[in-house]
Amino acid sequence: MPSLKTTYEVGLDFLEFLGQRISKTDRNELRDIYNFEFKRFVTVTQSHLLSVWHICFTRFIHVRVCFILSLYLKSLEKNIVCHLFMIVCFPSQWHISLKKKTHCHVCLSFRAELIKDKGGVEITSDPKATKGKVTFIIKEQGKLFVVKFHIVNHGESCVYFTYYTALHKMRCFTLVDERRVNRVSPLLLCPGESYVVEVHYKVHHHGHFPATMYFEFCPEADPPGTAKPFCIVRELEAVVQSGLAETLGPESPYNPKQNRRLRPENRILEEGVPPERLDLSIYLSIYLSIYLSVCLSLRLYVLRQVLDTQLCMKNYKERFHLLLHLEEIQMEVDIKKYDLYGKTMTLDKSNKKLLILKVPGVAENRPSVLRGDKLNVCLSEDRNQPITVYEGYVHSVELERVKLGFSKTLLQKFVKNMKFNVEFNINRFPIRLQHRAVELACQHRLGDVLFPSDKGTGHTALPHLRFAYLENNPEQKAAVQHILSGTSKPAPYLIFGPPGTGKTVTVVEAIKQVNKSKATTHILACAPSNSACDLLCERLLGYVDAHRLYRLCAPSRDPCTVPQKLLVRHIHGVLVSGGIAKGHFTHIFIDEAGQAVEPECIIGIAGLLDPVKGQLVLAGDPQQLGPILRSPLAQLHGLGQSLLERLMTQNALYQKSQDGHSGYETRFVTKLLRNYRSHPAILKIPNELFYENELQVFANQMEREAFCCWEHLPKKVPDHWGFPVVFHGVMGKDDREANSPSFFNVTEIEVIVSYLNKLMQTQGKKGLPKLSANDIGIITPYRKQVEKIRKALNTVAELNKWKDIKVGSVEEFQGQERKVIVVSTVRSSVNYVKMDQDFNIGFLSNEKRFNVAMTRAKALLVVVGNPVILRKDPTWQRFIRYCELEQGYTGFDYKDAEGEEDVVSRLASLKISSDGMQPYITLSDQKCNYIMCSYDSFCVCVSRYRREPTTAACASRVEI
Ligand SMILES: Nc1ncnc2c1ncn2[C@@H]1O[C@H](COP(=O)(O)OP(=O)(O)OP(=O)(O)O)[C@@H](O)[C@H]1O
Repeated sequence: MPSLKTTYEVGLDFLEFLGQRISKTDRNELRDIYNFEFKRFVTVTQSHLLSVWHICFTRFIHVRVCFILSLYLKSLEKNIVCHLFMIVCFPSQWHISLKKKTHCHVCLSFRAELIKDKGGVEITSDPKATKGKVTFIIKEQGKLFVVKFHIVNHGESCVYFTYYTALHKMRCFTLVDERRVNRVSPLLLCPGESYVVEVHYKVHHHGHFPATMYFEFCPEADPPGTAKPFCIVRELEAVVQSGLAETLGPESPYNPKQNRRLRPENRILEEGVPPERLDLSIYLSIYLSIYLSVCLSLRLYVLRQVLDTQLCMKNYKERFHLLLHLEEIQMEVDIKKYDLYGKTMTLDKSNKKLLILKVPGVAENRPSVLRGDKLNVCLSEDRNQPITVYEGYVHSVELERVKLGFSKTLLQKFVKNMKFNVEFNINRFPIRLQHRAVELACQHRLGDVLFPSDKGTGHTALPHLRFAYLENNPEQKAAVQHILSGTSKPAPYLIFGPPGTGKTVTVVEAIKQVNKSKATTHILACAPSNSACDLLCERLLGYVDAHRLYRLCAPSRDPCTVPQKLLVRHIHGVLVSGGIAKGHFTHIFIDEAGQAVEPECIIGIAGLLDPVKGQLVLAGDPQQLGPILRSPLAQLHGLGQSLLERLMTQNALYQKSQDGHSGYETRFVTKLLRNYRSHPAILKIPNELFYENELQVFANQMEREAFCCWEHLPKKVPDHWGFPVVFHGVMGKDDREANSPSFFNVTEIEVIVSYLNKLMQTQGKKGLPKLSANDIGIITPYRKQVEKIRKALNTVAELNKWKDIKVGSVEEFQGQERKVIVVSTVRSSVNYVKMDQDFNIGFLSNEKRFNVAMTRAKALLVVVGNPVILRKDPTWQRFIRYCELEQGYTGFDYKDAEGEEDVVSRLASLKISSDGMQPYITLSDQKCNYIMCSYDSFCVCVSRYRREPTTAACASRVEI
């Protein structure tokens, strides 16, 4: 195998050799150039050829280009280069499946060796073990359960039973044997003799309590001490669970996807049938990533310069085009991992023109599929050349299935059990909107808005305003006054601050005051997700003339997901493409601006905002959820930074004054620090970790202390000094089912249900407020857990009144608040933590997600999770420690259990290799995408929708 460097150099030589032919994409043509022209000029070994072949022909041209680019950018960190190399040098799927296979093979053969009976010794158990594992269910907490191990010497010579131990040291079981066997006093088992070892389980919590039993033997030897000891291992798992857990358990064993194949290239496409009211007939350039090839054919160092130099208006367009292309390339590579093979479809009974395809993971955007997207299918049996590929338009997405509109030809051909191969594609529309936005930003000279400086024009007297609501907060009032008098113009006005400090309230008040100020004002209000935009719109409804307020949604959004109140105000349409003149909107507000990448953010600005007269207001908190990106290269070069964060960190106008006294320049920016939402105990850790303890508690005392005397708090104090934060330790299991990559944890659901039952029984009594479904929120990072919690709410009769409690991902809760928040962290196995990091899902190693989840509760926060796993993360460790110190910790005591790593070290100390007892994980995907909306009038709420990793309920897009 040639070195990376050599492979890369030969690849580069070949690209250089291509010269003007660099943009060619035809595989056969490239192969001929390679074989008949290039090879004559260059001396390369066979293995070089193989690698270069992979680089040059097995991927699309732009991926190849990306690879070369990444290597060219020598300043890049090594691991990113390697990462890209993996993707490009081999078809990624081969590489991954290869790695997976070897890894699994090693694990399995290692485990098989450990559990095998050997040396004439046989170990059986009661209950019986299946493939070396004894699993048993205990229905009653606290009841003694005994597992017996029978050790029999079936051999022809004597064997010493020298030692046994449990590798998981949990205090919920004890080991019992009559003779107290150990290495100092071993037991001689002659042929035919047997011995019993017992494991006594007494568990006081629901959950999964595993143990690994290690039995050590040594053949009798002459002379003594010359024989080699050997071991036999048995795994145990006690499952303590109720009937509910059985109902919610895996419907079928987890069966990940099949190996992937290359997509057929020689094809004819048969167009599908799009859903109604989808086409907004807008003109939008293609913005193909062939742009990269063109740039490359010019000179690579030009691209390097674009990425390396400081962002300014001069390089704005080139920089963001390039970063967007890099992101798109990664998205394309990622989505192919979801291709399906040999799948059947069914005819939709309610609409015979549609076919239904099951897509596991679609609810979690793995793969991301929205109404109006297209995917391709071909008959698995089709061996023709060219192959016929049928385009299927997505008419709707329902949990784990999509309804597709195909051509009549396929419908006529379709019979039950027909097998199809399915290809997923990215929808380029959101990316194209972003390309257009960066172009419009330059065309309309938004330099003074995007790179503002103090023009000194805003020293006007502030207007006297009447506030109904913000009277008590001078910072909020000043922000509204500055926005109204346009002191920052043409620079954007920034409102930032920690959670619950009233950013959205300030935006709403400013909109209301601007609206009152002049009849000629037109306001556009945007947010990066449908849920944030809905919230803004709902809050505005109370203050402005509802007939002049529109909520613009993408035709792709399922109307069922639009809140009832907004349905009548909900329309489709276009803004820039609809010819809305620049300057029509006098004020543009973007709430939760920290969540969007800069090109997304400016979709609502470029071409609409007058850079001289218009007022832009950005509100958000860079410490809460930011943009989600797939490409490490784009991330490295700053695409992950929102406009809000860039201005706050790189522009002097928005930074604290150097003298340290006067704080921020209020003509341009307001920092809000008074929290009106939560009990101080809830805020404590986020305040310390993310806000330098600056956050001040201003929430209404009665409301914030409403649960301080709740009888089910672990810390029982009969007055308002109670501690309304609970960490409930659970030894659950992060399960998966069928072929869905998403996780769930039924033990955590049992605990959640028990808390809901307790709340139901106690609400409205002993000074506790009455609760409705709207007062409670359940946050969990995985879609499958959302689904299972909903199922539990519908199953448990006592909770019938609360079956509509909002259950969703952190992304769905950003900007929201509830009296009571319950968080289910799900993760219970250390083996998946890396996957969470790689795919930006889950709670661990994601401080922003932690911050948002922990700051939604007003009066009671209950966190249910596995303390052993969570404590591996410093942020969670701090939170759990805090709960312990304040006596808010309950449930399983993590000190009773050793983590999985301890088993590894114990195995190591017993001189047994412990390498990988768990199978390798499946790969998944999540990514961002853009959105936008429609039209005019006086006040318009526009939402952009990012395809969030764990969001399905608000899965929709709004078109421009
Ligand atoms: N001046 C105020 N007086 C009383 N209550 C207020 C005031 N400002 C905001 N609130 C209340 O504080 C809570 C949080 O407000 P809001 O949602 O606007 O905060 P936010 O900063 O946008 O939060 P997040 O960062 O979580 O999106 C709301 O219940 C709101 O009614």
